[in-house]
Amino acid sequence: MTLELAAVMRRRGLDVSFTVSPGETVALLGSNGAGKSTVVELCAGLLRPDSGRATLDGQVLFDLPGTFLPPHARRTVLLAQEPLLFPHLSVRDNVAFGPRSAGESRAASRLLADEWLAAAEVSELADRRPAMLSGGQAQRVAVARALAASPRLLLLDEPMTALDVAAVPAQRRLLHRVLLNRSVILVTHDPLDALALADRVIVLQGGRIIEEGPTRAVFAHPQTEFTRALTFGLDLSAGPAVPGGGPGSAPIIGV
Ligand SMILES: Nc1ncnc2c1ncn2[C@@H]1O[C@H](COP(=O)(O)OP(=O)(O)OP(=O)(O)O)[C@@H](O)[C@H]1O
Repeated sequence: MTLELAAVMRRRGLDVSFTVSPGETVALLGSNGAGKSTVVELCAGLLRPDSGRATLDGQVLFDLPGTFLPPHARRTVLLAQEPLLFPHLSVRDNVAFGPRSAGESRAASRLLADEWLAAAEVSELADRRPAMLSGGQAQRVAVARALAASPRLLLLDEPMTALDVAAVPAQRRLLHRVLLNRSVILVTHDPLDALALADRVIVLQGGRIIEEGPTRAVFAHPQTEFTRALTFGLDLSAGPAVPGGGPGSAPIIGV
């Protein structure tokens, strides 16, 4: 799915324009307050820009002033730092919720849920309540729930931040596997996430795009102080550590 977005949101100091191609993962990088979360919330329909236009595979998400598609009609899914699972539902029913809401039968939704739980390697947790999960397990379930909803655009807002440092590599590996060939925007502070998962990076500062390009190229030849500092000491010459190579066979440390 192709996302084409141009948006101005004055009270957040944001003015951006970019595209996400079909099957492409784009990482949004930038310091605190740069506008990363604002961009994904605009895509998800949680915020309304002052002006601009966005389309997802030709369907207008917003074209202001005038058209503004509500979040539930966008088929975008936002996966935030905290998994935000429904506490009163089992893990399986949490994952089945998306397809069920989209009109699938109860049986078909549960079958789909079981498939995604297997893909996220958490099948054994299907009957638990979210309160009985570790942070890493809950994030895996949240990934399964997000994908079971068959989003046209997946929005990940710092999906590793709340995790114990020991759980991060496994989560990164899971995301690497399930994000392949999807259209994704990934907000991250971690250059390793960008290298492992993103085909392209967009660097934001003060609500503007200050640098963008293929992840490896941008990191190898940073044009801004922010990116130079972010990638300082990163070993870009090492071979790929993600089986089969990452997007563009990005060499990764510690994946
Ligand atoms: N709820 C809010 N109400 C008003 N202004 C906000 C709100 N959230 C963020 N802002 C402002 O909007 C701008 C962009 O913030 P945003 O949260 O998008 O940045 P970010 O790059 O995601 O930052 P971080 O890395 O700290 O999460 C900042 O100036 C911030 O102060």
